[in-house]
Amino acid sequence: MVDNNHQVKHQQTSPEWGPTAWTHLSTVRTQSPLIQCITNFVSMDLMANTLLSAGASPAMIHSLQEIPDFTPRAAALCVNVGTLTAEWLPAMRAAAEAAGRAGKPWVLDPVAAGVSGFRLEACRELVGMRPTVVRGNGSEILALANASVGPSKGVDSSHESTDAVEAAKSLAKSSGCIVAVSGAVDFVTDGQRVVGAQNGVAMMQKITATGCSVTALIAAFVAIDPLHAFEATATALSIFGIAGEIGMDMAKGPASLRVHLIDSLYGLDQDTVVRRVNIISFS
Ligand SMILES: Nc1ncnc2c1ncn2[C@@H]1O[C@H](COP(=O)(O)OP(=O)(O)O)[C@@H](O)[C@H]1O
Ligand SMILES: Cc1ncsc1CCOP(=O)(O)O
Ligand SMILES: [Mg+2]
Repeated sequence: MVDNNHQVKHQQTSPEWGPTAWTHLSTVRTQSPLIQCITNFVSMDLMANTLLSAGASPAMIHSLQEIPDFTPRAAALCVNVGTLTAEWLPAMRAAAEAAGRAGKPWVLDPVAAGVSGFRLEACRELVGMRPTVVRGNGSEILALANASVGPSKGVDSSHESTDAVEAAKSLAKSSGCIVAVSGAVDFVTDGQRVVGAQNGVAMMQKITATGCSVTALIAAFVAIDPLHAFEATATALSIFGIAGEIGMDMAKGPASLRVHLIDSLYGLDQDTVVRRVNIISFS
């Protein structure tokens, strides 16, 4: 499907993605799903504001003691290992278990999965607990799929998303999760099907926590359409990308893009979503 020059072949567009994306966004706005986020210290603010501007209700609640009461009440859970320590891991495990028991979808962001053995093992254990969706950048998905600690820039990717499509497919097959790999094209796969969301702007990489935030947005979209997690993941990625595209028209650099992205997500209307969603199927 992807050749050595990263040319993606056999593309197919579907006219249904725009209306589906609008249905997902408008349902998040009307249902305002409660999303529990166990996330890193860097992303808490942007993640919560992304969820709020999309219409969801974020709660950054991570203490082990609160999970039995709180996690079953959330519509979905987002687990992000960005500033992982041994002290935080039990809460991540317990929340994943509680979400699974309550039949609630949960989403994993394996930030910097390949930077250390500790982090890689933790991420692999969490993947083994069967998240609904795993969303990472190219380097993270490659590290997870190959179970390899390797030379890495840290939380930023040193790979294109196209480099990790086969790894994403194999991880999806072995784990039973939907796997999304973000980048210039955001690929989503269930191990068989592959779609690519082609929205967004490169400047989004220059804002810390955009990846974390789109993972949380995926949790909100999956919360309101849990039986179609593959589609909800693709539309969340596309919608976030469109907010970035529109935000970029008003931005002077990363700091103002951060603000305009949130404003644009808040203001998206049906016509804009249907017109701008750019999701392509690869077969
Ligand atoms: N070159 C690019 N062009 C367009 N959008 C991009 C590009 N790189 C990243 N993005 C977008 O930025 C967001 C964060 O993705 P990414 O940078 O891959 O994640 P992470 O921050 O976890 O490394 C996603 O919405 C993705 O689509
Ligand atoms: C900079 C940094 N360091 C640890 S977590 C984190 C945020 C990473 O956010 P993202 O993966 O969305 O860029
Ligand atoms: Mg990330």
